[in-house]
Amino acid sequence: MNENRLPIYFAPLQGYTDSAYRLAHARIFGGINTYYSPFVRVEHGEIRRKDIREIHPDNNGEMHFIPQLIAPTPDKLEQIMALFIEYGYREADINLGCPFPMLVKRHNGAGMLPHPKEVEALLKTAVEKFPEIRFSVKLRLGWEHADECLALLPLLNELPLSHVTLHPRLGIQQYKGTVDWNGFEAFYKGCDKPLLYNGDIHTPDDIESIVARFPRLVGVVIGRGLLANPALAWEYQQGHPLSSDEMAKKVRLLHNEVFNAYKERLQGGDLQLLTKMKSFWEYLLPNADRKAKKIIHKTTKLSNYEVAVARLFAEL
Ligand SMILES: Cc1cc2nc3c(=O)[nH]c(=O)nc-3n(C[C@H](O)[C@H](O)[C@H](O)COP(=O)(O)O)c2cc1C
Repeated sequence: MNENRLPIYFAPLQGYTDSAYRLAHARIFGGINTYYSPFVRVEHGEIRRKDIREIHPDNNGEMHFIPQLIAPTPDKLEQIMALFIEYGYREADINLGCPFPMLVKRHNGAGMLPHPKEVEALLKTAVEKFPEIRFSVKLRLGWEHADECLALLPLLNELPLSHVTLHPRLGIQQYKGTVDWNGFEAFYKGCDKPLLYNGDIHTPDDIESIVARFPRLVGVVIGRGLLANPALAWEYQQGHPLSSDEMAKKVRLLHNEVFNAYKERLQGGDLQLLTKMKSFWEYLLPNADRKAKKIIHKTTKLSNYEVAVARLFAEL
């Protein structure tokens, strides 16, 4: 990896960056310093079996991988941490940014940002009860107000966190509207912890201009931009784009590896496999053959899917 370039972290995206995808991406495209799991949570008193399987070290290869958790209370955090520790992890990321209404109303993720005392109880429990773990935090500007993150700065600065990632949107924006550069700048100025930027990065130039504006950043976290162009991190690290032939070859490989992994793992038949593969294509190659993408999106038959994918690949 080029030492003059910032490390790129692959953002967690529930339903997209599962272990099959992460493994295939790391092997075929690379360029990533760290992969996160989508958040693990406690549901009806238990951690979902699927989430447990997803973070198992056997399913995460050799990559630098940090499991992420979301919890509304210290006891739930402790329950999840017990699993992370059982699996040998020494790093964990705490989600304070998820905007999904069902979770937010129980003060999970961005739903906790307007309640600094709850954030303090959660984070202090983490660092005090698990001193052997390097914790990081991923947050938004706030739920409704951009100064909610500023109110948390004294706490974040005081805790022994390995890094902080800020996505400069409000929870109420979900993933829409523009990112708030002034809001990011205000947090950047007051943050003493190693800070990573996250949000709406789609090209190596986007990374360069963010790094030029915020030279103290220690990395950038990219989600949808990497799903759209899985070579983005590699291209930034190398300083040039992947040739279109190489890209076509690698996307095929990525598709086939993910498809085969899902086929082996999923037990819900063709329809479940099809649903997963539709997600795979949702952000990928936004400029690829439109008709083929529409068929992929609409079809209820795996055979139609396979024809559409062959058509799409033929056009690459
Ligand atoms: C469908 C979806 C699922 C997501 N799941 C998670 C998650 O599990 N944990 C998390 O911290 N962020 C999650 N995010 C937020 C992303 O990690 C990232 O912060 C956000 O998409 C902004 O970055 P981007 O513009 O580079 O995609 C999710 C976003 C989307 C769109």
